[in-house]
Amino acid sequence: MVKSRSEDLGRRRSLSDFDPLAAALLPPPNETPEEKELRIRAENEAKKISDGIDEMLRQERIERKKTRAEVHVLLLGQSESGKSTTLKQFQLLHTPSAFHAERIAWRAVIYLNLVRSVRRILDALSPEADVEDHDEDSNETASIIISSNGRPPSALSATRVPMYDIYKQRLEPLIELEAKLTRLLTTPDEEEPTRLSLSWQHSGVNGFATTSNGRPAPTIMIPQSSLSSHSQSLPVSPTSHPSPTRSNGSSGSWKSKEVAVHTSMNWRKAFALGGKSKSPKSAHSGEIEGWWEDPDDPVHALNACAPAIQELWKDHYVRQRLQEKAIRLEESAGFYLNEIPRITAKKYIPTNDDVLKARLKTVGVVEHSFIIPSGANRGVQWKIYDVGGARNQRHAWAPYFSDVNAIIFLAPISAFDQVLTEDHRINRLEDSFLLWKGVISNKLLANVNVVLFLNKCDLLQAKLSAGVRLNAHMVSYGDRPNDYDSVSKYFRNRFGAIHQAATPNKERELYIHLTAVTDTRRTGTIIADVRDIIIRGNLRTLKLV
Ligand SMILES: Nc1nc2c(ncn2[C@@H]2O[C@H](COP(=O)(O)OP(=O)(O)OP(=O)(O)O)[C@@H](O)[C@H]2O)c(=O)[nH]1
Ligand SMILES: [Mg+2]
Repeated sequence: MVKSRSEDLGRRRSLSDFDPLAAALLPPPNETPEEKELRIRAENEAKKISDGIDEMLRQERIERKKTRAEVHVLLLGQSESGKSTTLKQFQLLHTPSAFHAERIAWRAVIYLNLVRSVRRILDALSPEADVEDHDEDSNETASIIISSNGRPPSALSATRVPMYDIYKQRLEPLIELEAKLTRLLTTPDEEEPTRLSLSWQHSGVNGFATTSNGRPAPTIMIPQSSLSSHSQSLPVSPTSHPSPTRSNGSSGSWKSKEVAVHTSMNWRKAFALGGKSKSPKSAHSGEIEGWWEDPDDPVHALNACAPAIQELWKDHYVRQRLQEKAIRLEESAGFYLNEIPRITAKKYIPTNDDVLKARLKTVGVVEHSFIIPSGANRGVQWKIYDVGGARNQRHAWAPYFSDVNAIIFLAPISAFDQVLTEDHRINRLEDSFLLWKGVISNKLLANVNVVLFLNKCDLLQAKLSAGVRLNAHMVSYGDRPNDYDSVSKYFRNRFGAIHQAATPNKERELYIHLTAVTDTRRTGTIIADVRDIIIRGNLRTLKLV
């Protein structure tokens, strides 16, 4: 409808009284019909341009939203599958300076892993140990191997180690050291009380202490052997800590108890400082230095025991006994036994590799956030959740299912001849198959991107080369060749087929990688790939591309 000139004038007056800008935008008071037509055409043209700009801005906003998106990734898999190691690789790749700064604090864990390996050997040599081995209550994390008949190897052909009593005597200070390391790792000034593995079952929802968002508070467990010949739960605070009992001639059982330690920075700081807040820092790296001048630092006891540890580990009777009992320390913390002089050196600083191989059992859920500063995915905020994989930890996973974008599921395929630590009747690989099926058939996770890491390929390769036969433990493998290529292909197909059959989302692509997540170079490349897959999949899900 065309307004009359007097209407325009009236409006102009009343508006101009209040809004000079509106008045300036009004048509001229004496506009002719031709002028009006020209003006409207120009206005339409201007509107088109303006709409174009608006659309451009909208697209830009979407782009910005995309690059500012948060990606939540959940690491899943059974205990010792390599989840925490994968998380460490993410940290090493994206926040390397923080990773380096923390290396020194991992000394405690590495020492504890080493001390426990030594004690495990001594227990295996003990004449009394045979009857107590493979106790179902044990929480020991060193590999428990089953023979092809499905039973733990017999201990009947027990090799006697002539030096056993001497080793035991020379290595006795390690008992006290173990207690000391435990105390250092569980400082009394933790924000929340440190709990024993039994007591946390009474706190929070489902046995976990909970954070404000109702999710379990992060804690980690240090696998812990009994300090005395009585297998008691270990205390974790100095006030309740019992004095370590001296070995009484029998080595006692290797029943392990576990101590919960919070994943907050506190335990790391406490150990980095060796309990002394005035330890100097290196001018270059910012890492703590000078602990070796502290006579109370654990390195001194370890250093003094180093020759005995080395003799023990090199003793061929010892190796034979371990073989008889099918204890493969090289698959767990035994890695450090090959590096005694370096690791027990007074000025030892853990390398990246040492940290990656340090074993701390996760309890609850640990979160790591980072932002990728450059490249195609810059600005994306990543949150990686690392969960405890032991059976009694798995109920803590579900609260995370509703808002994850991707899952990295780890299955340690070298474990085909091992049983679960928490239930010696269950083959680890069978457990992984079941767990995998449970995860990928979960409806809450139907639209989540799934990446499968068939992990510990280095150990698989070594095991197959050593002549361990897959078909002795997995009848379904039949008489296929027992080489790495055939075996890894078989596992790829088995996990792929389970996914195909059980996924509620038949469109979902499955990405499978053969991994050894302790290998930084290989894992770095895989992580970069996985990051792209997850981002692409995430954008597809959001229908933004
Ligand atoms: N050789 C080798 N060792 C590995 C590999 N992946 C993990 N490990 C080691 O296996 C042990 C267990 O790994 P973690 O990452 O702690 O296992 P996890 O899945 O976090 O276990 P939980 O915390 O109990 O759920 C550690 O000592 C790792 O260094 C691998 O690919 N090759
Ligand atoms: Mg873990």
